Amino acid sequence: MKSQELTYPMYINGKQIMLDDSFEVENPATNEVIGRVPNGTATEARRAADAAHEAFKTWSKTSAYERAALLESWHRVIDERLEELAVIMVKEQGKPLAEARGEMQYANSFVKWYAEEAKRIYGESIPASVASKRIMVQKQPVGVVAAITPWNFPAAMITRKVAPALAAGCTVVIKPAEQTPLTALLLAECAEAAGIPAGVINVVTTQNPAEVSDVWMEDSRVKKVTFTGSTPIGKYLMRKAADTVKKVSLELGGLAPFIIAEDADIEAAVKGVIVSKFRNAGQTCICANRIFVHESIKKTFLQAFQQAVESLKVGNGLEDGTEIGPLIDKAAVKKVQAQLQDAVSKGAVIHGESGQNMEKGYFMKPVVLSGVTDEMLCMKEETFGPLAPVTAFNTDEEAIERANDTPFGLAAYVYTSSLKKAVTYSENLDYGIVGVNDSAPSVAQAPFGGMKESGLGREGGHFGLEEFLEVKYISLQV
Ligand SMILES: NC(=O)c1ccc[n+]([C@@H]2O[C@H](COP(=O)([O-])OP(=O)(O)OC[C@H]3O[C@@H](n4cnc5c(N)ncnc54)[C@H](O)[C@@H]3O)[C@@H](O)[C@H]2O)c1
Ligand SMILES: O=CCCC(=O)O
Repeated sequence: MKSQELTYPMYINGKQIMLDDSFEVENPATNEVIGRVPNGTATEARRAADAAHEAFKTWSKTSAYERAALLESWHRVIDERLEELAVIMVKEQGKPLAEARGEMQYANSFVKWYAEEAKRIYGESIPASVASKRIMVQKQPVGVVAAITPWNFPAAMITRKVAPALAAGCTVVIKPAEQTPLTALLLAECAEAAGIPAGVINVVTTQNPAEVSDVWMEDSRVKKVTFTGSTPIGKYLMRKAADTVKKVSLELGGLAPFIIAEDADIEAAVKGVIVSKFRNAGQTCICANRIFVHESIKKTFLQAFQQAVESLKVGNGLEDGTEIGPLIDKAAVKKVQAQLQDAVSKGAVIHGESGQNMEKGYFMKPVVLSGVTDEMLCMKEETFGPLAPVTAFNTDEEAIERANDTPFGLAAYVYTSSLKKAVTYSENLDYGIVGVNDSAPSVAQAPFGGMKESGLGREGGHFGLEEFLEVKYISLQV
């Protein structure tokens, strides 16, 4: 079904670019086409890289104070247009409006934080071995950055990369996910309105991601790739980046364990797991994927958890009271259904109503499963949907071993009232992020990222800025 079909231009070198070839952006809640964007090719990818390379010559020479002021201004414009950005995000991505507003605030917090941090890119002075020498260490921007982002957080995954890149003095070429290009284009419009010069931020929309990214990966002027998305594509980009030895940051998939120890506050654990599991309908890289609950409290926990899940309202993100929106597309629904069928065929039990589709859109009702074993698909591969598998454990050692038995290592959670258990779990879980009695750890000032096949590097905080800086050692003979 088509309605209000507008074409939104892509943004290269401060210019709005339209192409004859374009593709549709669909609302996953209604299946309506909400707009079209140009289907960029290798030609636009090259134009964008040319523009970013040219702009780098001047942007990298601006003072940290100038860059900070422009980032502050971008922050102000985004803040003024926050509601518009949140609504477009709901329409193309599906998350409930309250969550979209929350994502916009979260996204903008990176712009603010890095506006401030731009002024704190300090070097070092190191005592030399002889009196006639001085050793100085300076930080310099790496150069042009390629940023490739996913659909699940259409704004935050962009600002978490672009704000530190700009603060460091880098310029960027961005390829947003094909499902959610509109939020990205609106962010670029805000950057232009904020006075960020032409060529510093460029956005190429495309339905052929490899065609665009291959151009950037092969371009030796592009010095860094920063990617958020699935582990297989991350590995592909890492291999591609090797030929020109680019710096690489990867924020990849997760399989988060959510461990509820025998001494946990069950009410707090239920609240925590609801927030963690069902944020963005379960389509968050740090979503609880595997819920481990101590055998002694399993029955009480399951009862309270099921009751809380049943009260969650599924619907269009623009409707009042919606807590769970649609999944992004049909393939996402199929993946969750396949995991559900696999688990049930291997003996798992569904609690409450199972996850049927609605008439229109890619909806799934949240499902709780018990009697889950580690051999089931939902315990081995990222679900990215509202399926909550619960399994029991008997000792902390067992929970840690099973939680770590995966190639992923992004986020893990543990609920306990014992300080000793909190320390044991947080020190022994092989994860980049551990939430102890906390199911919402993401903030702009903290290092976000994964161990093992969940990624390389960190985003957020001063760690996130270092990813865009080269270290230069100057040895001065006086
Ligand atoms: N670790 C994190 O911070 C984090 C954050 C958000 C999402 N994720 C992960 O992202 C995944 C979901 O996102 P997705 O389905 O959009 O992932 P995806 O890997 O399919 O797509 C991510 C981006 O890569 C692009 N892409 C796809 N194929 C490509 C190719 N051959 N060459 C270059 N680019 C290509 C897509 O167009 C999109 O822009 C999940 O695994 C999730 O865990 C991780
Ligand atoms: O999906 C991954 C990003 C979510 C977050 O930043 O909390």
